[in-house]
Amino acid sequence: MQCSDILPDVIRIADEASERVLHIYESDFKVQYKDDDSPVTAADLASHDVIVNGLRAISHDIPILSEEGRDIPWEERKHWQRFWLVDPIDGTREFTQRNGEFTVNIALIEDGQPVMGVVTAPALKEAFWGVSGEGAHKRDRTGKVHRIQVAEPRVGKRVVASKNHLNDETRAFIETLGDHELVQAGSSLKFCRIAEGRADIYPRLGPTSEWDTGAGHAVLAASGGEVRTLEGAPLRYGKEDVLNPWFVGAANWYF
Ligand SMILES: Nc1ncnc2c1ncn2[C@@H]1O[C@H](COP(=O)(O)O)[C@@H](OP(=O)(O)O)[C@H]1O
Ligand SMILES: [Mg+2]
Repeated sequence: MQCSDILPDVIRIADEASERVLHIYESDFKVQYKDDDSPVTAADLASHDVIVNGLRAISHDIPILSEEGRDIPWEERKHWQRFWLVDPIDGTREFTQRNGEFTVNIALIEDGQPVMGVVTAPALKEAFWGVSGEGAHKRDRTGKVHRIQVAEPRVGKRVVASKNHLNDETRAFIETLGDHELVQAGSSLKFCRIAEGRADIYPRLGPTSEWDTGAGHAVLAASGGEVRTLEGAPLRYGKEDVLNPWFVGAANWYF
């Protein structure tokens, strides 16, 4: 199976999920809290259902790990050479705050690396996708699709950080960068802002799970960027612990 062959189907599935999500976003939805105190809405669950059914229909043999799916034990996951990694809504807080900065995320992981990713921002009417070795694209709010690339090296780096999780460790890291401009964005849009050349560095010295980063990471990698741990190793997927280590996402020239 070639990624480029199934990419149009994956974009279609993400668009279908986005439509469902937007419908709920525009309604008077309720917010519930999971065991870890993170918010979940009917939109997270509806998006999960659309994506899982869609992916099963196009690739019944590839397993799916979704934030809203069941916990799959490591004994089963450790055999996965390839899997779908899904965050039905990243930025549920942005969703509940109604600031539009939430995304639908689908990534394909092979041998621990994201080889394809689709990120849609339903309320912003933007979509991004990337395939390893084949570049990245953005569909803007007018529906126009164009190729995207990270920006050229520059003084005064544009640092993109969480709207809701900008902690002391991340602030201290940003101070080490010298002259900079802070761009705030929610969810996996941070990776996409670097991928389209509107920001340069995304330091995340705080917790995320694999599903939060897989699709955005794929878009960034396909546009000329990378995501590395603070030790300089590539951020990997299919780990026993689904929590990611702290990382920095940036255009290649930063590393
Ligand atoms: N303590 C924690 N443990 C795990 N993930 C966390 C976390 N705090 C925040 N996150 C992750 O950060 C994401 C939001 O990122 P940001 O602040 O950059 O928008 C959340 O995504 P969800 O909305 O999918 O739950 C959540 O998964
Ligand atoms: Mg998330």
